[in-house]
Amino acid sequence: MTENKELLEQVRTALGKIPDPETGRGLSKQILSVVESGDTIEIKIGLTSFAAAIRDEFKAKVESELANQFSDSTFNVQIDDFVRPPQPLGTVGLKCKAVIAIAAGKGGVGKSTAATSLTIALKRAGSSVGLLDADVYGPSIPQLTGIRGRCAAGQGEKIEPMDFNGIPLMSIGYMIPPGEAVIWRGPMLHSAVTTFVRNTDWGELDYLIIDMPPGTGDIALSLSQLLPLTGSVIVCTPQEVALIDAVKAVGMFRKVKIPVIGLIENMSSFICPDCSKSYDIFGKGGAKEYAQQDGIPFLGEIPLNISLRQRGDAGKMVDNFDDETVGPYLERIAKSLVTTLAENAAANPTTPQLPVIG
Ligand SMILES: Nc1ncnc2c1ncn2[C@@H]1O[C@H](COP(=O)(O)OP(=O)(O)OP(=O)(O)O)[C@@H](O)[C@H]1O
Repeated sequence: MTENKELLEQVRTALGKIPDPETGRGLSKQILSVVESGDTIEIKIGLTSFAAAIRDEFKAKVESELANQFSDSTFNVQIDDFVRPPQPLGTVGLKCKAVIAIAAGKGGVGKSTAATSLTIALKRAGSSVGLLDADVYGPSIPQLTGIRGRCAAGQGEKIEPMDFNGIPLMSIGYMIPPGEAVIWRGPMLHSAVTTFVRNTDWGELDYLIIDMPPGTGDIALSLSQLLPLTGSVIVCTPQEVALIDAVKAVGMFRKVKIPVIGLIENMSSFICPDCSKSYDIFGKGGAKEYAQQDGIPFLGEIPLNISLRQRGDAGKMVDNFDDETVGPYLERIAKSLVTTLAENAAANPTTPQLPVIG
């Protein structure tokens, strides 16, 4: 059979128009090969680790788009690794592709649980991700991850973050003696958080997930302005009162022009371990409805689950991913987050970095 050069060229052109999930720009520079193999066109595309959580979905999307355009052909798409290092962000110099604040309008809704779970899910998918606990009121990440201790650095040295299964981890809890209450005021908070972002040796990251302090007061507001945020994710429970606070949190981020990437509903339903019946203890669907009304992507829900709480207390959050009653929910949220970021990038593609001259 002779190679259908014209068709292969048309396929390349079509691929070149599909947006890369990280940059939103066409894939043309990431097409590794397009070859005919019998009746099938075999395609290899390179994707960065930023999109690791949605590789399978992206492959399916590319196959379906090509099948729609070239209905007489069959396609087999393979995704390979493609490296695009992060550029330093703003004045803090952090080498990271997306800095995401996990926030809540009020305390205790599961913000830290969501932040830790998202971090683990992204890491498991193959992205490089760091976790920063900026909850100055009650840093709970050391508890949830089971990583305790103190971080220190010599004069002029970078602070070595803690290692949580290959995830660089930093918390205000690692800088103060356990049990000690610290009253954070403006300049001190500014210097502590800048230190965390600028002076920690994060390495090169796809994502930095930040567990924010709860609420919409001064601290949350000034942190939102201090950090080089790509966007925020708001966590709330289905209760009416929690929803009112979530609306306030959305308002706060919008006021300081930080995009709200999406909403997570936590403690959405309780599945009885004895009878498998589902109970909506805090109500149902309110967060999803609000998200829809306000045009905010709904990233998913986390069920109220006794084992999830126990694993949080025991610092064994990683085990949630082997539990089929909660693991798939957590993975779905990470996929929704990356999908939403990809959609945002496609709607607003980044400009390519030009080489520095001189
Ligand atoms: N879906 C869930 N099912 C069961 N327990 C949960 C769930 N989500 C969170 N929890 C538990 O609720 C408690 C509070 O959760 P978490 O620390 O994540 O909340 P938070 O919003 O970060 O709180 P704070 O405002 O104090 O920082 C923890 O003990 C956690 O294990």
